[in-house]
Amino acid sequence: MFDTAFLDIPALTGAGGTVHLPGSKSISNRVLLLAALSEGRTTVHDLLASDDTAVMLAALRQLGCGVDASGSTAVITGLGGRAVQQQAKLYLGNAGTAMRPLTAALALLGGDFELSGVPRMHERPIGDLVDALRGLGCAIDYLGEDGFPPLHIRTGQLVLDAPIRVRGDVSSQFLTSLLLALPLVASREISIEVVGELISRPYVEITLNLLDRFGIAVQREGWQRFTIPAGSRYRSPGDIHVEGDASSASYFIALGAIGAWAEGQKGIEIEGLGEASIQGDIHFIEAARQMGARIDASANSLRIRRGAWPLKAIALDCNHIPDAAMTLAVMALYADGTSTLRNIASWRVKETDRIAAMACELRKLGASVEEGQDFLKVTPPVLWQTAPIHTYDDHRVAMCFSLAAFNPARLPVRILDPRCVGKTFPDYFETLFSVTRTEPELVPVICIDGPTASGKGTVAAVVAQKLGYHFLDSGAMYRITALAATQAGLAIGPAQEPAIAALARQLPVRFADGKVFLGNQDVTETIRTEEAGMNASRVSALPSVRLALVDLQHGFRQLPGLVADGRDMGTVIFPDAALKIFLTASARQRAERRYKQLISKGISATLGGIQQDLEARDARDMSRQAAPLKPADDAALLDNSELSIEESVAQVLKLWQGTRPF
Ligand SMILES: Nc1ncnc2c1ncn2[C@@H]1O[C@H](COP(=O)(O)OP(=O)(O)OP(=O)(O)O)[C@@H](O)[C@H]1O
Ligand SMILES: Nc1ccn([C@H]2C[C@H](O)[C@@H](COP(=O)(O)O)O2)c(=O)n1
Repeated sequence: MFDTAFLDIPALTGAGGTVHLPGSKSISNRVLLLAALSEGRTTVHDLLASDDTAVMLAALRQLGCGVDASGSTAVITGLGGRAVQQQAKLYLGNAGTAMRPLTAALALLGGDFELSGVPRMHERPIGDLVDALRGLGCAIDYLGEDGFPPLHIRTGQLVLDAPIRVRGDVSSQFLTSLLLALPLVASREISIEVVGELISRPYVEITLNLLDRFGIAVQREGWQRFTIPAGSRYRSPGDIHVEGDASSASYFIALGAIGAWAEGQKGIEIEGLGEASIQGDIHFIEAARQMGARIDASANSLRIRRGAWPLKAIALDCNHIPDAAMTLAVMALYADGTSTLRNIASWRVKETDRIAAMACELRKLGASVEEGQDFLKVTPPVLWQTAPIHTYDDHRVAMCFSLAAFNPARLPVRILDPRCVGKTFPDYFETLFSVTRTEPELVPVICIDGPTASGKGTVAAVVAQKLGYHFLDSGAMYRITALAATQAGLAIGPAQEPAIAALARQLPVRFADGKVFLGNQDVTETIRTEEAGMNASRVSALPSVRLALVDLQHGFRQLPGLVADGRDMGTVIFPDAALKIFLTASARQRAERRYKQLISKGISATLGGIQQDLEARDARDMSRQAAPLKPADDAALLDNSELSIEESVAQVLKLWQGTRPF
């Protein structure tokens, strides 16, 4: 997951490859609750691992449920219809799929419970569900504003002889919550009557489908009346698989429609989700087709390519695909006219007011947008612009706007707070970058060159981490080459230059989990000695060795960007880098830093000896014929003798920001 303050997505120019989606959020949290209410053990496979499922799992544990979760599998030992813990304070983050069903289940089970969440959760309405439950005799108090969480639930006196009435026109989650929970008390037949037009019906269909898998056969008369038969009891299916998330699929379906265009390309393939899906958002494929996407669908997979281009503008009632419809709003940026998305009032009470949020952010890109209480009209930009995209702690806003990176103006897009995708798709951006392409020159590079122990590596690594960029420690390439040459019995010098260059061309180097491998050998520490540094300096003076390592270094230039440290990053390897820094410090300062570094690792050294070695290494690196150490003509000079690491990083980030169009 990108745990950075913002993520700059470079302009993207193509898409293709296979996507494995995380499990559906709606199915995951429903299945977890049903498994918890059932007797016995349920093994849930392909469970979504995200913020919303994490809060549900934590709540179930607190209630006394057996939860053994690892990766995408969870074994739930159910409560068998009673809360083992009669008292608990449950924190449910911003997960509506946890807050609403747990409210219903706990109110019916009875006990003493407090349910709360993030501030936005306390602005999301729950009054209609509470009213319905109070009508049954449940004891629920508001701890804050009436109609909204946090809630206090106590044991009430249930009266179940009349049909339960619940509004269906604000959120279908109220009906879902009652349907999931009422079998707990269904010693006699219980009916629910929906007041108003039921919205988001496909989500209710998921609920009915999953209830059936857990032994509850709900009878339904249209979308107005639902009956739970007398004597209904949850029965664990033993094992259950969660399908890929259809709402998450929408971003990759859109990606195929926008970015997968070259002849002969296979386009975007989505595995684990297809036409047989029980999720309503699978109908997004029909909307995408209307806009021009070419989609081949099988029961369990989808293949998407660009068809019409520009996309065709649409006018659509989106009530049946409320979450995925947000993706259409961004696809509309690439359409041949104005697109209208209607019947989307439920967007206003989601993670944020999504109509307002989408309108505001689309306008930042140059689109003309008209918003109404329950509609959005989007006209593509005449002149594309870029700006930081505010994401409102809403995962879907963040994911949708990544698609704006295909803009024809080739402008990068800045997504603020990218970690909000953790709600449903923690690895969204990694997945996006694995199936998108751009021109190499559009992938930004920051070069930090400078003499030994000036702090290049330290500063470059922190800058890379803060920007979510890749990191190239080019010195490590020379250190590893020198080590490989020594291990092969080659003397480091001009006589063995061809043989060492041949080794360098095939260097089996791998960087993983903060470690460096030469073949299967962990050489992380071995290449860090002063002797290894000297050998690297010698090997780096051989021109054909330098040439042999060029492709390897270019290979690090990958989405979303690169920070590279070394001696010739800005002068030779990445001459088109957007920012070049030449980082220096006095020889004395550098010797002291290296001395402390070595001593802290338990390596004995003297300050004088280190300063001598370091000056000798600088002299060799600066005087060699091939790619000598020197500032690039367009480099910014930064002397950090008197700066801390944090101050050095801040300076680099400030210079970087100065190069960005945001
Ligand atoms: N202001 C500073 N900026 C960067 N590093 C500093 C600073 N002050 C102390 N250091 C320390 O200096 C030491 C040397 O830093 P680092 O290894 O990053 O240098 P380098 O330039 O990459 O060296 P080399 O070229 O030998 O690989 C580290 O232990 C680092 O923590
Ligand atoms: N781009 C580079 C990086 C490194 N070298 C050489 C010169 C250095 O003395 C040696 C070790 O580098 P370090 O790990 O200390 O940064 O490798 C180079 O020539 N060009």
